[in-house]
Amino acid sequence: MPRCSDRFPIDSEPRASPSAHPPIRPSAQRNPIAVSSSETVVETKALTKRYDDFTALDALTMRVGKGEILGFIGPNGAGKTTTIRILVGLSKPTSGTATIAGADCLNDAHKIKRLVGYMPDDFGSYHNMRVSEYLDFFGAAYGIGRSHRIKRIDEVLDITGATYMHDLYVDALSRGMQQRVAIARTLMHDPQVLILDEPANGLDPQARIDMRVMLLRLSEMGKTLIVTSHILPELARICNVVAMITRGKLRAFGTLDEIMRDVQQKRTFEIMLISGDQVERVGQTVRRWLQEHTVDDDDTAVTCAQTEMMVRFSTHLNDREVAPLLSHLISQGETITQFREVATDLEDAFLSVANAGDRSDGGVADKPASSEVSSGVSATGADA
Ligand SMILES: Nc1ncnc2c1ncn2[C@@H]1O[C@H](COP(=O)(O)OP(=O)(O)OP(=O)(O)O)[C@@H](O)[C@H]1O
Repeated sequence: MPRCSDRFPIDSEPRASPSAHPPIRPSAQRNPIAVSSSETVVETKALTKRYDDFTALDALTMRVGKGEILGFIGPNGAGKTTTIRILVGLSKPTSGTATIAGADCLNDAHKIKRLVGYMPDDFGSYHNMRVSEYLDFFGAAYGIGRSHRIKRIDEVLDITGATYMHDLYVDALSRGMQQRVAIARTLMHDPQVLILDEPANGLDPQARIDMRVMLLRLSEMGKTLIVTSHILPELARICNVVAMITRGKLRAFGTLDEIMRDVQQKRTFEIMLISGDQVERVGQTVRRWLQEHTVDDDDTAVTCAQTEMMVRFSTHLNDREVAPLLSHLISQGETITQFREVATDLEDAFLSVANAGDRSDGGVADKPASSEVSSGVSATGADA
């Protein structure tokens, strides 16, 4: 499983400074209320969206403050796009409210359009259009006058480090260049809030670093950012606040440090095996052993990785308490190559929170959102 620190040396680049948030536990608690301490810009209250009998978004309550970068994390189908579509006025909630700078996302569509810049995942197709013409087109759509548009195009290209692209054709841009131009486009009408869907998707490592620097700069300018991403270490580098959502419910909210601190109350162990054939069997044995030796239901989550010949579990047990598990496995005739504690990172935190939330729903654990999240790990036993 990739680790944050494997890919991006700590302190080699600017990071978002965490703002003070009351810690909200990433536990099985149903729909924690997410509160930000700085001036509220984005706020949802019990936001719910149903499609017939299916609840895509379930009483989402959260606040995001001025200048904050919210990392909005969730697996496929969690409800991120549903939330975003409501925030930008493209979808009507079944119940609850969403406001941006006090404007109601449902009833103040005109104000919302001025307040929000939305960058969807898909850049779209624009033939025979230069970057300046592309930005001019969107500026006009926002009702910006011609002379102001010309000035503004230069400003947004400067902010996004894309001045040299002014005369290039849009359809000849690389993915990284397109993403810069797409952000420039969202800035044309100088919105307070930027909602960016997977801005780092498809970018090479250097372009990702450039993207991070750019998003941090926008935050320093006082913009409030909501950023979705499946690349969790990417978000860890830039977000002041993280919201984790699965099955339409908010499972955890807080600074990364707060979420990690809570998750780290449990320790994660990996059991490395000699053969992939052992994985399911050992997973079941570990699960049964944990059920017998712990009182906390949260302590019985076991994940198995067939290709990595690995079983992983998290527990509150201390060394003395967990050591007999190794003896037990050996007495069962299992060959163990390693039994070790592993450091917890954002991906583990996400999986831990998602699994705890799903168990509290009595449901099936969501599959991790991407190969980077899952790294071949799948839920097993009663978690599957
Ligand atoms: N128009 C619709 N009708 C019925 N169900 C829908 C509709 N739009 C979304 N859904 C369902 O709502 C759930 C949440 O979808 P949503 O697109 O918000 O997820 P997401 O977190 O953005 O996922 P992804 O990361 O794949 O984009 C999914 O189960 C989806 O199938």
